[in-house]
Amino acid sequence: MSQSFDPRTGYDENGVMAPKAYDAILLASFGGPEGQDDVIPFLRNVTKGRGIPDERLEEVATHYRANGGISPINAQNRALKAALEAELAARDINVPLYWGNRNWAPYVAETITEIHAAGHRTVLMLSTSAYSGYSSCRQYREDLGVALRETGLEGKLEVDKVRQYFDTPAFVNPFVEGLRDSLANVRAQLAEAGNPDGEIKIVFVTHSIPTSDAEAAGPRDLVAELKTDLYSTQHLAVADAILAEVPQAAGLEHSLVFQSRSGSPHVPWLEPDINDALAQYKADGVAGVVVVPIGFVSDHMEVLWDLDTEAKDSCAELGLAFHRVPTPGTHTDFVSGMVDLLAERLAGSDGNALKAGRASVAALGPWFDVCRPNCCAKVMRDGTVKPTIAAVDSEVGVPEA
Ligand SMILES: CC1=C(CCC(=O)O)c2cc3nc(cc4[nH]c(cc5[nH]c(cc1n2)c(C)c5CCC(=O)O)c(CCC(=O)O)c4C)C(CCC(=O)O)=C3C
Ligand SMILES: [Fe+2]
Repeated sequence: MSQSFDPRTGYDENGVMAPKAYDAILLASFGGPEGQDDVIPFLRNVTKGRGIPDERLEEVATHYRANGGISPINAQNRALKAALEAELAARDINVPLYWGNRNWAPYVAETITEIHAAGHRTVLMLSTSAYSGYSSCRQYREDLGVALRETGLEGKLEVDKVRQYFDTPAFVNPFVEGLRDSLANVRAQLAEAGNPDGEIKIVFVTHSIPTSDAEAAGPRDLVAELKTDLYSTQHLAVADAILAEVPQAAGLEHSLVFQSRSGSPHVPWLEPDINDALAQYKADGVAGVVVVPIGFVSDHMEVLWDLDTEAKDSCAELGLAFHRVPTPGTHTDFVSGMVDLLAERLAGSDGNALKAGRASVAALGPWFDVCRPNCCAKVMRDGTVKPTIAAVDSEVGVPEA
């Protein structure tokens, strides 16, 4: 790790940022509705300016309606916040943790107002999203850029963020454990059905995104060297890192597929869709699948509906055995690894990071603390570019690298 931090910007040529004495931590997430009356306003927030057809919104509303209008994501974030606070306290890291969302209360703008009012001036953000990409990374940076502008806190409150963490053992380990358990589960289902040697396929799945967003993901110079887009490449790296730790998976086929496509049917998104892929596997002679939802950090609505309801139903209709691996949630490895991620950026009394880990289990990592110019950029439909944080091009007066 290079330690030649530019005294003007605070980071080095690899986008590694010098530890700082942050006085607050912000857990940033997506947010979700808490009752039937919230469902439509929430969906309007999510899709503002994005050209998602009304029929799609009505369809997605039924997923929430079936669960009392409540998304599980807020309760999951409250649990994650409590677990992170306990781990910070156990390590004597006395930095308060706040929570703010993109699409539902507590909104990021409210939370940063509260942080500033409490006297804090330097904030380190951790989001509930592990990969690069517009929806996964840049949009969280924009949420802060826009909120700082809206609240008049630009220049008064400094917000940095920890690196994307798809490649960390913290994120990968819970899936390793889950894959072992799910393989045993599907093997037992097949034995029960009188087909003990039936073929099992390991299906890694993530959120589909527009192919244009996938192609725009990541720093330009790095992307130019890849075989496929960076979003897919990072997911493939995670799949490999998981498989490397699961000897029971040796000899089994695996794939990367996509879920939860929305948008206009004329706009290309990453494929294949999981349900189409499952039908193909059946035709190929597969007897059962283990679904590994590596795109997500918790078992929220996209997991409970699109996988545990729809994909599971597809399997039932096709006659495929099915089991889904849990997401990291509040797994102890995930929680302590997220605190490692914060700690590598928090300066102790000696000015050094509390724990200079920068752990990574993939050749692609560790990821940048500070994003390169135009990383994951998306020009809005009205032609504007939103303000961001934690990027080379979000800092006035810093020349492009
Ligand atoms: C990459 C990615 C993640 C992973 C990264 C991360 O975790 O942030 C993610 C997470 C989530 N997506 C979620 C929900 C929704 N996403 C939508 C729409 C969209 N997602 C997109 C991408 C992603 N989404 C995209 C490109 C769109 C099209 C519109 C747009 O460009 O914005 C819509 C609109 C209706 C629809 O079309 O489905 C909904 C309701 C929830 C909450 C679940 C709950 O409530 O429990 C979560 C965690
Ligand atoms: Fe989404």
